[in-house]
Amino acid sequence: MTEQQPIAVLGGGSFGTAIANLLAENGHSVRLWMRDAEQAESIRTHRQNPRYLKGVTLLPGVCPVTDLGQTLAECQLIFVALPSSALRQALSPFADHLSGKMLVSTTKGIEAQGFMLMSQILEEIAPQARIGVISGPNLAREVAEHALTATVVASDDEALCRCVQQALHGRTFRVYASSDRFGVELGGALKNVYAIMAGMAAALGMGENTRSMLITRALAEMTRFAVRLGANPMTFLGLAGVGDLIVTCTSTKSRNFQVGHALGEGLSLDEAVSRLGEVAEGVNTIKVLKTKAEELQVYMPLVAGLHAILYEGRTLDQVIALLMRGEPKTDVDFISTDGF
Ligand SMILES: NC(=O)c1ccc[n+]([C@@H]2O[C@H](COP(=O)([O-])OP(=O)(O)OC[C@H]3O[C@@H](n4cnc5c(N)ncnc54)[C@H](O)[C@@H]3O)[C@@H](O)[C@H]2O)c1
Ligand SMILES: O=P(O)(O)OC[C@H](O)CO
Repeated sequence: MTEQQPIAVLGGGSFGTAIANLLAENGHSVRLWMRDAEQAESIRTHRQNPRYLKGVTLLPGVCPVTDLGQTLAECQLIFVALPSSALRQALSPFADHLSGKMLVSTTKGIEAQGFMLMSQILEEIAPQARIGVISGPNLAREVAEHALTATVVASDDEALCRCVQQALHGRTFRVYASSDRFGVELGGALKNVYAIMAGMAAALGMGENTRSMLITRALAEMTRFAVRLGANPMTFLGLAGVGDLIVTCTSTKSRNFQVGHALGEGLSLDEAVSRLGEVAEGVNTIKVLKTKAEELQVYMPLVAGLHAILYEGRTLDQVIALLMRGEPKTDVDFISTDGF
């Protein structure tokens, strides 16, 4: 990739906008692709994306565009910041444009059919592309407002990792490299589910002991699941594991946390999601995860409990009682123990 070549960011939501601005800050010319022509025109004129990142000014280097084919043709490095429900459908028609390109997913979701992570979908759509992911404790608003932040770029393509580091690494944003693409990406998707629970607990007025218990046992549960699928357990002790789990389970800026909080206030799932008006990937991930955990026979009591509340008509009180009444378990060997 040459210095002059533009970089593409696909998705005009909060994360796409934040990443586009970071790249522009580093001197890159950025094509921020969005499907909505009116939104693109408004951003071009006002340099703001008020629906998703109110108050953040987009730098002159960020150019909002709506022609996806042309954007993909112009750029070698392409960040994908689309919701998981949209990624396949948006990119499949452009498979021909993706050969040899560096495609970096920022999307933290799982496709139900085949339990596919987003980078695996990209690989399927574009077998000749070079694939990576970024994930970590990266709340879009904080990234955009220059809170000191770190992320992980993961790929078995070392040159791609270096290229992403050069493009994104800056004054307020550190980029670490990893070769565990699967673990890094899975961590980002799994933590959303536990953030919904943390939001519920907060709405019920539960304290810091509860939150800490939840985060710690969530880490055990997600690591156990990930290791069963072949991820490196050490990844879950890093930024893309426990790092992202902590931020999402403790910040009211997290949309998954907000959905959980609304549920804890007594709203239905539909009401909670529509009040949010943005993507909360955990709502779909919980279904996919429950099915996969059963198939693999991995014990995931927190996942089963949340699923029972959201989709099986159980009350929060019933599920909490069930979880707390379980047999006492061993604490230390958290990957192989089978309990909450
Ligand atoms: N917001 C964050 O803090 C953050 C941080 C890291 C990763 N992520 C991940 O990034 C992904 C995107 O999240 P976001 O926060 O930007 O979401 P968002 O809700 O802020 O925005 C989603 C954007 O995608 C667009 N979109 C929806 N369907 C589309 C389609 N079919 N084709 C084209 N565009 C479509 C919407 O118009 C909107 O612009 C999610 O998987 C999320 O988990 C988000
Ligand atoms: O707002 P959320 O819950 O989608 O979380 C955003 C990021 O994934 C935090 O790293």
